[in-house]
Amino acid sequence: MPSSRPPPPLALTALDSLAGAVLLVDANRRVASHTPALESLLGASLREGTALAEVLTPQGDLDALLSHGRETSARLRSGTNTVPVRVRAVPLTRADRLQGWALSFTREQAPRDTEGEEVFHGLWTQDAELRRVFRIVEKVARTESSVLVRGESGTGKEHIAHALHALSPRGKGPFRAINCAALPPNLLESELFGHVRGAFTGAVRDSPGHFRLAHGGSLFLDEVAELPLDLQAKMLRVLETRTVIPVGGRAPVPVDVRIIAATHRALRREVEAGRFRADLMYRLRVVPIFLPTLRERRGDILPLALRFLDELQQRGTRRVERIAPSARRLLEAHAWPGNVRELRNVMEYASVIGEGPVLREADLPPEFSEPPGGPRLDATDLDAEQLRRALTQAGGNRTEAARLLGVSRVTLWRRLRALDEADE
Ligand SMILES: Nc1ncnc2c1ncn2[C@@H]1O[C@H](COP(=O)(O)OP(=O)(O)OP(=O)(O)O)[C@@H](O)[C@H]1O
Repeated sequence: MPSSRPPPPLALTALDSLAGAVLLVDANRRVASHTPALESLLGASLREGTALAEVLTPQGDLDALLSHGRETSARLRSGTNTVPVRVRAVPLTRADRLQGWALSFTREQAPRDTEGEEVFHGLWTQDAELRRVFRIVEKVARTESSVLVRGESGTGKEHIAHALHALSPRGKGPFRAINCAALPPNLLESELFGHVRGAFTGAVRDSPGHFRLAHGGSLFLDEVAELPLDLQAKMLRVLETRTVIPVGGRAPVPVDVRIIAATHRALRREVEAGRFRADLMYRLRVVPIFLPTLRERRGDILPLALRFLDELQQRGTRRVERIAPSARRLLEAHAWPGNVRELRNVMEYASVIGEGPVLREADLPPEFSEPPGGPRLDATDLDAEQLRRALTQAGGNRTEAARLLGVSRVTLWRRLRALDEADE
């Protein structure tokens, strides 16, 4: 009984008053102590030394929860008591050494509504976390705040950017998108800021650039972490002065543009590594929005697969009525480094390759019949061997290789370039 136990140390009482339900775990991920509020939330206490994995099942996985610091849905349990919670982990370090984590909990407000599905600006989900993101998008859209969308390739960043624009007072104005990873720096500069005639060889006429073309609307800067440092400085100037100076020009031109940026990287880490300006990061990420990966919302995999099969059927390919259990298991266990884009490509592949009303294991692309190589965390973790295999399979066609891997062409191109550099 909680009442028969000795009173908690003063530090825990303070933590209890300041932060409510908190669980402290050591560097070995074992329970060290917890606040009385956690005990009330769970209706039981947790024994010191119990492995965290035994008492907490987060959506996604424990590693992700402990590393990314965002609030996640989870189930907390002790014996037969299980409570749906929202949890956030803060690493505890002393003299640069990890001592453990503090996990702070609140009760999940509504019971997890797995039945509720939603289509939001072309994005389908029944996942509570992603639906929460949609609600944030609706709120932020009404403001002028800069938004940074963070998510892996294929999680729907561009759709979210478009939704932010469409729902904003600028919705009737232009929406321009530019991928900062897709162009060499000098071209990127003139694409962004425009150029005047004669600014460089081939500049036969003035060009307005994306900033001016987005005047009165929104500009989506995809893969913003790839922006070279000198262009970051120019970008900051534009955002601060609200004017652009075209390449080769002198006169600043006023621009009224809302910036929506996206990246698959942790910008903070790019700042720490000296690759991204801190002042620009603060300017861009007034409201950060995190898109969960497909593997963090496994409940979406099969319904999305069926939706894509339906869509394909309407375009006249094979009619699939159901997915065989063995194929279902493979789809659900896959790491989906290319997220929803990859899932759609896999469904397209399967509907072309297989026959009959049942989608079978053998209809799935080769990577599903290979021994699993462990979960991949990022599309850019593609190794040289995977790239080589995909390129061979695609007969050297990069677009097709990217399609097979379920990543964008840009991701493939960047990865190939990185591997080339590593070879040098
Ligand atoms: N929840 C979803 N429901 C339906 N389709 C989705 C969903 N999420 C992504 N997609 C589809 O996946 C593809 C990738 O989406 P989008 O281009 O928005 O992703 P992204 O994160 O911007 O990718 P990248 O960073 O590789 O450019 C699109 O074809 C989109 O329609």
